Amino acid sequence: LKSLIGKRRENPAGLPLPPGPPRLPIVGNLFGVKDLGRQWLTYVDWSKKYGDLLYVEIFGQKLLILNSEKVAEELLDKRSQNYSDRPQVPMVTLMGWGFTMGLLPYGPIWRKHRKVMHQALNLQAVLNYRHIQLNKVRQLVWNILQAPDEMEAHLKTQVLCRLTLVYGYEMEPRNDLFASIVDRAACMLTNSFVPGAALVNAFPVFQYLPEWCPGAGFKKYANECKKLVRKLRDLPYEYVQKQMVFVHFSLLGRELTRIGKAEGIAPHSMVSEMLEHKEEEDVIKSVAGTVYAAAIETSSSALSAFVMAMIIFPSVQEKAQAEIDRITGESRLPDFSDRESMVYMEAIYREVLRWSQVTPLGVPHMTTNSDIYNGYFIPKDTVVFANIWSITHNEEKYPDPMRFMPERYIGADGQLTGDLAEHQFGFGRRKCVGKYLAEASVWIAMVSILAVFNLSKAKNEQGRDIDVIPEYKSGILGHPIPYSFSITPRSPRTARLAQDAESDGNM
Ligand code: HEM
Repeated sequence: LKSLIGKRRENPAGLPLPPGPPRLPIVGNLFGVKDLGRQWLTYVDWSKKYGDLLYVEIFGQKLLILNSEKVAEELLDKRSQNYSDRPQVPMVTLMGWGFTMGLLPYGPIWRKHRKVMHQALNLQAVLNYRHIQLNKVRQLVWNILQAPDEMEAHLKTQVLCRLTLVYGYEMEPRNDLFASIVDRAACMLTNSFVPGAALVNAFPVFQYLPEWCPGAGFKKYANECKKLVRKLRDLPYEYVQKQMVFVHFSLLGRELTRIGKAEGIAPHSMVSEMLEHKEEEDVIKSVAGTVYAAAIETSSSALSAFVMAMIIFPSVQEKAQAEIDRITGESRLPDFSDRESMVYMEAIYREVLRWSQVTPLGVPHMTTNSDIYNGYFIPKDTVVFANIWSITHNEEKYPDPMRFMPERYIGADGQLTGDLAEHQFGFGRRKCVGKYLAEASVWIAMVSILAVFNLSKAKNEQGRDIDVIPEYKSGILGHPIPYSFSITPRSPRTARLAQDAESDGNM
């Protein structure tokens, strides 16, 4: 009776919940979802019957799925004050990743972290990192030239190079300690749906089970990850501190530190900048650690999807290379100053964002208070997913959506259209704060690869092309499933450009 009165108070007009498929007791719609690793596809099917605003329940958790750009913008953008919380996932906290800004509840701590991160990664601030990004991409091109078969690893290393940007730390080319810690901890987060994790997420009380208890294997996994995360937060931070102390002692004072930077004594990094601004230690460690949690798999997933698109759609690759050659005069590698002149490359970048599946369901938001939308009642604490896959594969806006077609973004006048394909970065106040950094590093990597190499299908023993089917690993982050392909220099001239890039990369 008490719960009925409570419900009535929250929803005095007795409005209906948004439409959705019928639910079973306790499990709700769990068994209706055909493939939990690719839930977005089921939601697209259901939305054809029930509409863009879809209500689902799983183990009593209320879920709202926003299947169109219009509803996502109306709720997550326009009503963002009520749609910016995050559901707390017990397994993630158990693994030590709870500090990550992207998962923090909406409140003063998130606000503080977001502000610090915005200062470091806004449109203007990211310009400071361009020389590092260019330097790293030159190393990438050289690495590919030396060991083309290790392309996936090179793309990952390229992203791990953020260690330089965040901490001013130069990785060892192989078996780097920090890089391996970061990589393992981030992988464990992405793969955190180990058996038992779903149980503890649905019933948080299970987190108190001892590690030895049958069925509590998830705790062992979580504790192992927690140790890595502690190292990930502490070790690189201590490294920067030592460098800063050295500079402060040897050059006495802040002004001189700046001179030190100019002389290359203290590498400029996000963390050194935050230390100079006297941010609190915990904030610095959390913000720096967040860059990894949020950045590693996302950017490398977009780059892997780009490689796959170039192989499946070779005419796009040829057109892009013709544009690059026209702008660079075939005598140098492209750089950031070329971006505005390369309309087709820009269209490719946008199409990569649309066509890839970096985060098909985004990162879940949660309502702070109940709400009414189009006559439907949306309860407090409802978890809200923007179905980014559905939005970026909307046939009305993007005809033949599975086709990789950069021309979608070029108008009849030959200029870029106003569609920036930004929905892959999410919505509202929780929209991706690393967007500017991500877009610069993805763009420069794509254009540099195409300037030097041809990407094509691998051949089988009979010399025939091995077809590539765009398939992604299932999960919250969509990474292409590994497949064979070939990457070779376009000509001796471009191979020379890549060779020369090594000396640029070691600048
Ligand atoms: C292609 C690359 C990337 C894609 C597609 C991407 C996508 C996203 C998406 C969909 C969200 C959730 C937005 C929402 O809640 O509506 C997000 C959040 C976030 N992203 Fe990215 N991201 C990328 C790269 C990066 C990079 C490089 C960084 C850091 C340098 C970063 C940092 C973050 C952070 C910190 C959040 C959490 C924001 C918050 O909760 O307030 N992302 N990203």
